[in-house]
This record gives sequence, C-alpha cells and structure tokens, in this order.
Amino acid sequence: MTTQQLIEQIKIKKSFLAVGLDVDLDKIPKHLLELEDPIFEFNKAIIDATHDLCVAYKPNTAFYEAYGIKGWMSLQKTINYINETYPDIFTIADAKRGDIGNTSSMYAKAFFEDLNFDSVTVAPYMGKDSVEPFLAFENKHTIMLALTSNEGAFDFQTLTVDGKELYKQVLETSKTWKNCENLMYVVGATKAEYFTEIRKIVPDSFLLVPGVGAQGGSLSEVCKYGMNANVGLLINSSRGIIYASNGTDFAEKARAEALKMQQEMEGIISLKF
Ligand SMILES: O=c1ccn([C@@H]2O[C@H](COP(=O)(O)O)[C@@H](O)[C@H]2O)c(=O)[nH]1
Repeated sequence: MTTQQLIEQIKIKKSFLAVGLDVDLDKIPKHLLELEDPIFEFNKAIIDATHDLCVAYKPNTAFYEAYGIKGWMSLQKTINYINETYPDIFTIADAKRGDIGNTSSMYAKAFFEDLNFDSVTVAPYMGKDSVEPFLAFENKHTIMLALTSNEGAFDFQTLTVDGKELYKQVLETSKTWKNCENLMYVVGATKAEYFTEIRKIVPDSFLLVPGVGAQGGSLSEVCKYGMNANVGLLINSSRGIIYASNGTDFAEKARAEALKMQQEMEGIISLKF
C-alpha cells in the first residue's frame, strides 16, 4: 500500500486507529479454545467487527511465535484473511527486527514477500546497513523505533550523545538513508510532550503510536502535538480493544471500544481540518 492510499483511507474512515492483534490464549474467551485454530478464529471475529472503524491491524509477532509453528500458521492465516477480505487496510507486523545486512534482507523477505505485510517494525540499534535492506522494498514501509512507550525508553533513548538526545540522532540520521521515504517511526503515546520536538525533525512522516489505553497515554495529547496536515499518526490500541470482554460478546465489546476511539478521532479530525 502506498502512503497516499493510507492517507485516503484515513480520510474516508475518519479514523487513524490501528487495532493490535496481540492474542494471548489465557485471555481469549474459553469457548474458542475448543476450535481448531482459536487464535485465527479470535482474530477473524475481531477483524470482522472492527474493520470499518480502523485503518490498520498490528499483530505483534511475539504473540504468535510464542505458540511455535501453530502460532506462525495463525499469523499467516490472519494476514491472508485481512489482505483478501479487507485489502484497503494497512497491515503492520510488529516484529522489531534488524540485524547485519544479509540477515535483515531475509527478515524483510519474510514479512514483505512471504507474509505480504505492508510494514514491519525494526530496531535502529545496528544502524544504516541493518535497516536499508527493509527500505529497498517498493510500497512497503519500515517503522523504526524512535522513542518507545515504556519506562526503559529513558535508559538510552533520551541520553545526550554529542549534544543531542539519542532518539533525535536516530531520527535525523535515518533521514540520510537510501529510500528513507519508506520510513515511519514508533513514538509512544506516553511521551506526548516529546511530539513537538519530533515533528521538527520528521514533519511529514507517519508515526505509529502505541501506548494509549492499557499503558495510559492520551489520544488527545498525542494529536495536539503530533498531528500533521495528513494526520500523520496511526494510534494503536491492543488490549484496550481486543480484551474488552472475555465472554461470547467479545467481538461486539471490541467494536464498542474501537467505535469510542474512532468517534474521538473523528471529532479531532473535524476540528483540525
Ligand atoms: O514503544 C512501543 C512499541 C511497541 N509497543 C507494542 O504496541 C502494543 C501495545 O499494546 P497495548 O495492549 O495497547 O498496550 C504491544 O504490541 C506492544 O508490544 C508498545 O507498546 N510500545
């Protein structure tokens, strides 16, 4: 999917919500556990119930890898289902990859070619040659960690290196990389006060923003400081939506939570544009 197509979807749906598909077998409704592929059945129900309210789905691959080959097959069925049934939806493999160049190329093939995700998250720690193999794929997007939502973000990311905070160095340096137009960045919703500075460095880039809902970040604060002329934000909520209920009404309740977020987003968009 191109960035322009993503922007169009945001305008059509009046939403910039990314629903996180972080499936934990201990948290899903018990009746699903009797089915052959409970993870896929859970995802399918959530996707069918929320697809008109969101512009993206973000499975975190950890929640699939944890179940071995069966989990990976559930991930594959989930991405195929989204691509076949709702092809206008942007897909994010939250895998946080990155390695020496030839290894990164294989990671990129796995997520962009084999699984056919629109985007994958990567870590910047290994630098340019670990990220550029992902950027080489046309109409695919590489979402690099910049300033994460967790407390540990302050261990390294905000340290000053050569007179500048590390997360700012990461953003600035990444703009010099080949095919950097294919970059987006992860910035945590719990760090709303940093968005103004981040927008000075990457005014036009899309930011994937996890950390609302269960982690306590504020949607309105993020929008106040982080929105650009194309919205430029994908706000993720995982547990706050998919685990709204663990009963037979789980999909209905997930829809209700997604609708609350979409309506808040619609309100913000209508005020701003
Ligand atoms: O800085 C980061 C980067 C990634 N995540 C991931 O996003 C979701 C958040 O889930 P919630 O249940 O809405 O808290 C999850 O997959 C994280 O691994 C993040 O939270 N922060």
